[in-house]
Amino acid sequence: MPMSSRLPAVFYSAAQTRELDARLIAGGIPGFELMQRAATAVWEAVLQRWPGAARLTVLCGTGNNAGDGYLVGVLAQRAGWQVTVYWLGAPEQLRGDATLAWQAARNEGLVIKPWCAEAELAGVVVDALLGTGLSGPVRPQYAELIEQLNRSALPVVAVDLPSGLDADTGVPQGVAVRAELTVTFIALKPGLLTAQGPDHVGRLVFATLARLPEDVPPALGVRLRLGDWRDCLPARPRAAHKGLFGHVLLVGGERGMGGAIILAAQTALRSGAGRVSVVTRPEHVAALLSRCPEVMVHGLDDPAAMAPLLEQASCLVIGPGLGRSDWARSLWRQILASELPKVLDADALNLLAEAEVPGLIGPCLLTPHPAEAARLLGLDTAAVQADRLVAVQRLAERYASAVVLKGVGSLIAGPPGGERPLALCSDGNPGMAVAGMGDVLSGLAGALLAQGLDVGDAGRYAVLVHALAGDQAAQAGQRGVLASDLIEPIRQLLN
Ligand SMILES: NC(=O)C1=CN([C@@H]2O[C@H](COP(=O)(O)OP(=O)(O)OC[C@H]3O[C@@H](n4cnc5c(N)ncnc54)[C@H](O)[C@@H]3O)[C@@H](O)[C@H]2O)[C@@H](O)CC1
Ligand SMILES: [K+]
Repeated sequence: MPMSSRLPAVFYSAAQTRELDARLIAGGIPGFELMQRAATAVWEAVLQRWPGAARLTVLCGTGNNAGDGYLVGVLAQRAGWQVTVYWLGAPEQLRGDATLAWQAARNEGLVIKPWCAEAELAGVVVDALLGTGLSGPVRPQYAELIEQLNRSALPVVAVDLPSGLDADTGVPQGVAVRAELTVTFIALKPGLLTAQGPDHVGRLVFATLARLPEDVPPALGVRLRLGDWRDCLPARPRAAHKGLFGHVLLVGGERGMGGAIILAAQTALRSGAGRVSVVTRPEHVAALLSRCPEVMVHGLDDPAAMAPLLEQASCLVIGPGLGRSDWARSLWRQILASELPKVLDADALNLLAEAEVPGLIGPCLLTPHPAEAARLLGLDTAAVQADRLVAVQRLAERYASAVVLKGVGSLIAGPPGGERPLALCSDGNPGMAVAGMGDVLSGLAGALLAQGLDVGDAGRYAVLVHALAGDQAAQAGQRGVLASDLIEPIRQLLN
């Protein structure tokens, strides 16, 4: 059985993971055996990452996470490493398998001491304080130790998850360990991949521990993977003509914001749309044409002149550089009255948040970042980030649309009524936190709509391709990546 493998395609909540655990045990694998496998996976990961460290400090709490920690200590000591275990709470609080693990550590002659503020942390630190059993804010003594550990700059391997991190939301419950490496077991938990999770997790290793039973509870969602999207775009027959690949009309680019619509239009062209039209301010026509002469560009100061263009399009994108002027509002109202599939981004979302009736016509894809999502939900940004999984699903319900909630671990939900599970994108990198990235995403999503994907698939596939293109663009370094650097990798990925 492989002890560790690539990240799985689905993720489960902490409660579901406990259920999976219980089913494995009911299915005949003793809990202590699982604990030993967990410890072995952590130890192998430590050896691979820090082969010559020779010194290990293990920090144990009072649950089964601590049990894993004690057994890692045993393996390290057997390998000749100098091991010290510090515990919080009291070993008497241990139960069941964790007690067995503690006894195994004592029998092995490990140095096991209660933690105090003067305790010396050294070598590689194993964080086995809190796992999926965390409930409520981290208690003061734990918080003190976690803060000492984070200040120490020692290399930390987190057992199952960084202590203090909420496995479901990716939000620290007061404080959370910042690990260099996390070895997680049995199931992938969404909090490892979204919100603040990735900043605490470091490199993520997954260890299956055992083959899951057939009748597992349904996963909370899926992780987006490129291999699942092969052939989702129509083949291009030899006798193809541009009419087969749709006509996307992009609307935006208020005065002073022409770059956004240029980026979106250029990406739509490079993403395979048959035809691309743009409605923007006349000031931007020359710049747009000089950058991409393939675009049919309409410089309109009079929004009413857009009506005949809507007749010719097969899908719409509104938002890049749109602004909120009367010009923008008038264009926005016309787009929202159209039944064509559409992408709403940036100020198109802010206008939607201000609108009294949220009713949308036709299939819609909304692509908010957390602040836009907060406006749409009437919350503040912190409330959205406190539970991104809930926020994206509420938005999808509220607007009866497919929704991309941007930010690390982008989430895609909806449209409601479809069978598609919640999706999470674990690719991408902080180099993408620059202006223009959203415009590229909306242009890409628009081109996918033009080629026949529905709003749900367009959202999912666009987010994945955008993230992978961002990773390619960041190969030369995350600082200084331009949104336009993604366009060529997007083209490669789509082909
Ligand atoms: N057989 C099993 O159940 C397996 C469990 N595994 C490990 O067990 C972990 C889950 O174990 P548990 O359910 O015992 O839970 P944990 O070990 O995560 O934590 C529970 C303990 O932490 C304390 N605690 C809870 N919230 C706290 C807070 N806010 N501040 C301070 N202390 C708090 C509780 O009083 C309890 O003693 C997993 O994360 C994984 O590491 C693995 O060994 C695989 C097998
Ligand atoms: K932990």
